Amino acid sequence: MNIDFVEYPDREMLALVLADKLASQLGQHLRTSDAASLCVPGGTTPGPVLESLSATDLDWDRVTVCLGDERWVDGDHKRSNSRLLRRHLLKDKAKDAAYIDLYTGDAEPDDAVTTLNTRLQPIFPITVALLGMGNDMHTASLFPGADHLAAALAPDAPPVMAIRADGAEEPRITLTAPYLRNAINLHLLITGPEKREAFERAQKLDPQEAPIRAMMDNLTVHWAE
Ligand SMILES: O=C1O[C@H](COP(=O)(O)O)[C@@H](O)[C@H](O)[C@H]1O
Repeated sequence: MNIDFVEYPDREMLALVLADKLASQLGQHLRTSDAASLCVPGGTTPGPVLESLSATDLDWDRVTVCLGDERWVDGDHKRSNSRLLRRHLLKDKAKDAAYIDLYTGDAEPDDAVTTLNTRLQPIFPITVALLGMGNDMHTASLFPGADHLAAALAPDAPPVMAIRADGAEEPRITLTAPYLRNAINLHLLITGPEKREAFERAQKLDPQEAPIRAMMDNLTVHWAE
């Protein structure tokens, strides 16, 4: 395990400093490469970080953005992670970024896997990946007890898989552990005492019980109360 745990005085400071860090890693990559990729989480936590990031100066027209996972609902559904991105990231200075939407409109996420694996191929290795985590220690849609968790954690997993779990309200599509973990820069954003305690517990567990454990080889954690 190689974990750098950064604690911030409050969530506002976390959002500003983390957005600046992500932008500077993307910018640094763009100094020597034509293109960069940014993978971000959905859920309730990342809004302020995404908001700050959208206002940051960067050659956004050379950046491709994707989510680490998507809930299989229409893009205007209140649980859509894409909806969060459109509201908080893909606007202002970041409006010129390319976006690979994981929701294809197919009836089931399983029907979209082949298409998405092809579409996503050019973004790997991800330049900057920001992960989230639930209190149950899931990250992206790698949930404890999910139907295909072992395959999604395996080193030979394809880039994306369809996944279903009791802890998830709807079927999901998720980037798999090797493609997230192999990001050039890997960060985790968590807030509140419950998630801090869950992260500490996960360090002693197996990835099958605590999927976030599969990301701890070279991870920077950003936490505020
Ligand atoms: O369902 C999801 O949960 C995690 C954590 O979300 P949060 O609401 O606790 O911040 C998120 O990272 C993931 O993208 C999302 O689909």
